[in-house]
Amino acid sequence: MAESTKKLKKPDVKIVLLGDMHVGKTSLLHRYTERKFKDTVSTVGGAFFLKQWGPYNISIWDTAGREQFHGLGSMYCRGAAAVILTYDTTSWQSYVELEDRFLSLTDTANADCIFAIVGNKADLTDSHAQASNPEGERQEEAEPAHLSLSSSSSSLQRKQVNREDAIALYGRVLHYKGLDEKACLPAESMCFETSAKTGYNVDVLFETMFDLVVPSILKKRNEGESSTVDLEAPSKGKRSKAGCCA
Ligand SMILES: Nc1nc2c(ncn2[C@@H]2O[C@H](COP(=O)(O)OP(=O)(O)OP(=O)(O)O)[C@@H](O)[C@H]2O)c(=O)[nH]1
Ligand SMILES: [Mg+2]
Repeated sequence: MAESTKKLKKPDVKIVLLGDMHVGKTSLLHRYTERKFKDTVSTVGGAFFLKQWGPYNISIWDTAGREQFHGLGSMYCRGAAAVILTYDTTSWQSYVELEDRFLSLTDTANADCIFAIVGNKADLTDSHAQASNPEGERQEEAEPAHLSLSSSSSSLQRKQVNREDAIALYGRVLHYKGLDEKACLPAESMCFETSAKTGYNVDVLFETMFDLVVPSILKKRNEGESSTVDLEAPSKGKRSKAGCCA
């Protein structure tokens, strides 16, 4: 076996995307990893993407928002260093669901887990369109192609969740976790409005999270956890070599 294949890198740390179905979790991850907005199908169970961030390996877990997969959520959150709670800025219900249905799933995450609150589909709301185009210039001329808003003004929707709502939720999340707001990262820097469709704020979101989980990796390393799996090390279990491929 070649030296490079003897040891498989295992992720140093885990980040989990949580939120109701249809809020755009998969689209956000696609936008970041593939640099495009493409058709999605509702996620079944969960899937992860491995990101090399400097010398670190970070796994980003995309989970299913559908109620039928709810039971899996706490499993995906086990040992997470960061959780991205995602809602759709045009759906108040998706915001309410974060607290009602998803927050308790994070009980299995690390005690020092970092939280971000993300309002996606910002391109659909008129306030985003105005912020991006304050002088009423034609969109195609005003912005680079990758940032242009392809929604026509007729498809704009009323924004149902404002940034202040996200900030208030962040405070309640810290309270739920029994954390002191003053000792935590400030809400202003942990609440994002994004658009997977236009790419607005997507890199900023993921890369802020990557930087923030690095201390958690270093802490884990100091505590002596191995960062590789040695395929040639003798198995401690009783399972025979040919018995199982899991
Ligand atoms: N306009 C707009 N549509 C979006 C955006 N993000 C996602 N969508 C659309 O919203 C729908 C749902 O997107 P997904 O990424 O599949 O949502 P999800 O949160 O992964 O849903 P589940 O896997 O069912 O939990 C799709 O039709 C996307 O094209 C966005 O930023 N803007
Ligand atoms: Mg999905």
